Amino acid sequence: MSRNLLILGAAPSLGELRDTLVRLEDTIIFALIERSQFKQNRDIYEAGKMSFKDGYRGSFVSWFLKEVECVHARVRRYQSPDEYPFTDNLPDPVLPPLDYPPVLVDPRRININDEIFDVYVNTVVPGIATEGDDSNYGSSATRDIECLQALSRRIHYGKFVAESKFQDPQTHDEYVKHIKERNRDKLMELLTNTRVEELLLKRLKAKAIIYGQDLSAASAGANGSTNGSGMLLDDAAAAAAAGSERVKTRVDFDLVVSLYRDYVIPLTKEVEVEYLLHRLDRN
Ligand SMILES: O=C(O)C(=O)C[C@]1(C(=O)O)C=C[C@@H](O)C=C1
Repeated sequence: MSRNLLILGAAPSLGELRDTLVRLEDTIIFALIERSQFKQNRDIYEAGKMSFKDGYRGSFVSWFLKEVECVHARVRRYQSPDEYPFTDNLPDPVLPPLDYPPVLVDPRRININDEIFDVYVNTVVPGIATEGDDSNYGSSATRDIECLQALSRRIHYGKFVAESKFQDPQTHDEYVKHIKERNRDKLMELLTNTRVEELLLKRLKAKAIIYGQDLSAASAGANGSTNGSGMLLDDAAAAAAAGSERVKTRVDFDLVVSLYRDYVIPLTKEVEVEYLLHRLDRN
């Protein structure tokens, strides 16, 4: 069941927060698969490649992000403490504010979306989409925004995870000590759970293989012919379940794993450390 922050209450457990992170893996993998259908369309990320009637000088994606975020701000998306915009000067909501349980200290202070945007455009897109231009600018940018929003939500969730670790009576005093000494390395060490990271990467690979399969080709095989790799539906399911390397997927599963290993997890941890360093500022 999907449980948002209004339902989870003032002290979500680490288990509940990790359930949300697991669910966001699905959102991110599907968003990447959707974006990978289109070519890289590099022009949409470059300022000055398109002219805007209103005189806007940034890239098409930046313009589109701003437009989307204006609408989302109006329906109070960015009042939720797990949602952070990529653009600023957004309009006020048309709806009255919601009463979010006060889980975080200074929830709006950290926003690393500039860094996420940079990694996405310069590393993720070249990895998941083939080079070239297919003119599908609107479709590509729509998928980009979905990917960016999901990645941003996942990474900023680190604030909640950090708060829950800080509250844990077993480690509370140690966190307080490292925070007072402003010891980033010790905080990083204390919040790192290598076993959880290893399991996550394994699960992610299995998911990327399973969700990334083109089963329409396999069903065509079931109707008489076989798909490109000669697999029928049952074979495809078995191969995916076994994490088989011979499955051809719509998104490169190794790339999804390296995206998490090299960026998503490290950036989440960066958010956790940043959050903790200021955890005692207001008590
Ligand atoms: O689950 C946690 O404990 C987290 O802090 C989240 C997370 C992650 O990004 O997935 C980050 C650090 C830990 O080493 C394990 C996992």
